[in-house]
Amino acid sequence: MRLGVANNATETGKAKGLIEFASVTKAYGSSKAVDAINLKIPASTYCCLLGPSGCGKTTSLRMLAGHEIATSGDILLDNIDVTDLAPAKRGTAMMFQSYALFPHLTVAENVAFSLKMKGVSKPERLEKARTMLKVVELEKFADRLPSQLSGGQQQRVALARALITQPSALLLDEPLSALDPFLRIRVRGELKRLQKNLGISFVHVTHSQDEALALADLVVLMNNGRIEQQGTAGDVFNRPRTAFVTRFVGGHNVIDLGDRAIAVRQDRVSLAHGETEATASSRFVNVAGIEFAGTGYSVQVKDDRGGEMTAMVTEQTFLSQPFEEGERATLSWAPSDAHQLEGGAH
Ligand SMILES: Nc1ncnc2c1ncn2[C@@H]1O[C@H](COP(=O)(O)OP(=O)(O)OP(=O)(O)O)[C@@H](O)[C@H]1O
Repeated sequence: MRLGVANNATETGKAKGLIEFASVTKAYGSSKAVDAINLKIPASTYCCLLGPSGCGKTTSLRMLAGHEIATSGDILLDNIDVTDLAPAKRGTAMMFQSYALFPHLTVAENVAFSLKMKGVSKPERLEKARTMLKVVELEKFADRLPSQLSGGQQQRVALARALITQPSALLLDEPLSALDPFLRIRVRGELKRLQKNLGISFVHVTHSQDEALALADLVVLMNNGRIEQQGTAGDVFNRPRTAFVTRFVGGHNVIDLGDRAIAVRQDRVSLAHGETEATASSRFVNVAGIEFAGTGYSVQVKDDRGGEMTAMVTEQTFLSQPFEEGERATLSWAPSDAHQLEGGAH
């Protein structure tokens, strides 16, 4: 299945959705849900706001949508200051976590709903709704009720409903959380293609690092109301700036060297039986746990200072001489695989 419109708006120079947060803060009483963030999202970008629960992702999205008013700072969309504009005047459209469709309206009427609110005549709005349903490949379902559609189809109706206003930026709050894992992977591919074809920006809030790494041109990782790191998925995964980013994105060990901390990918550390040579790039450890991880084994180890690390060992290496819980081992890494972190191991 392939969603999208015929031409690629990025290539035809019609890219929209340049978003800027300039020192934007949202305070509730004395606590800051979002703390002076600066962020520039280029036009036609798939941006994922990522981070743990309560870090300020949804509040940032809601300020961009106009559903929350920033306490201070400015928000610009396509070079227009939208900080004080009403949601419907901003050029944004929001797709919510629970994409609740009106159960008594047909698919086409659901999609056309916002145009009805704007006073667009019935024939015109139904015509536009059908065009939008084509974009999400649901034109055959126009006259059905939402209850007669699958979860994934209902979600595409919600997408069409948001896109009918022709926004410069589509804002999505955990859009895949209600879908089963298989459908989630399929729909995320469709979202990405749709974004590229429309040439607008999508800003997608997620808890899931996998989702952000798979989808985003720009990953923005938030922590405690602030932006901890922003960059391409490859940048954030391979060059995490801090221990927080390293742990959140996963797949790496944070190794405390006393005066500084480094990150080393779990598939780049080696594990040997017993205590071998002590070097600046090795640690004596105890094997604390072993899990089969499909393509290999994930071996959890603990060093003598209590530092916990994981070594991904290939199936072949593991099975030739298996590790056992409680045994002494040596974990080592090539200095060229070590990545320096700012601000220590915690
Ligand atoms: N209306 C409100 N009044 C007071 N505090 C709020 C309000 N809305 C959000 N907060 C607080 O602001 C912080 C950020 O909330 P936000 O919903 O933006 O986080 P989030 O990263 O989207 O979290 P989640 O992933 O759990 O949805 C949280 O500590 C939250 O409790």
